Amino acid sequence: MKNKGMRHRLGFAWAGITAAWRNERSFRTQVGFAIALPVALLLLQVSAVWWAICLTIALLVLAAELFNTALESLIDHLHPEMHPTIKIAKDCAAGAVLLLSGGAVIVGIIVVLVALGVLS
Ligand SMILES: Nc1ncnc2c1ncn2[C@@H]1O[C@H](COP(=O)(O)OP(=O)(O)OP(=O)(O)O)[C@@H](O)[C@H]1O
Repeated sequence: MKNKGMRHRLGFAWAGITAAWRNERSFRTQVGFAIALPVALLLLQVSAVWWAICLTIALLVLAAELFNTALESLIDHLHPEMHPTIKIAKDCAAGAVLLLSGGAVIVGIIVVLVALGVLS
């Protein structure tokens, strides 16, 4: 499966994204926010830099969720039984998503305050 062409690799990546969409409600929720984001940014009329920051952090949240889903799937397949080390691995992956989501909320608050002229 090594050294496949670009079309195949894009296909595998898309298959991963659609699998997460089918199986993970939190991923669907995050995709919903990411789709709504450009509309919010258009309404707020913020600069291109804010577009770049907001879109980047939204994509980072989605990427973290995909890594989290990948890790969970792998662990559940290889070791379905309970184990304290698996708890740490899963909790750390969930923590990474939580931290990035918190960052996205903070960026969202700042961009709204900038658009309202409260912050410059
Ligand atoms: N095999 C296991 N051994 C020990 N603890 C586990 C195990 N599986 C799950 N857990 C604990 O349960 C929590 C939830 O795990 P689970 O796999 O259900 O993910 P989840 O929170 O439902 O994530 P998602 O909603 O993204 O699927 C983990 O963070 C971990 O604390």
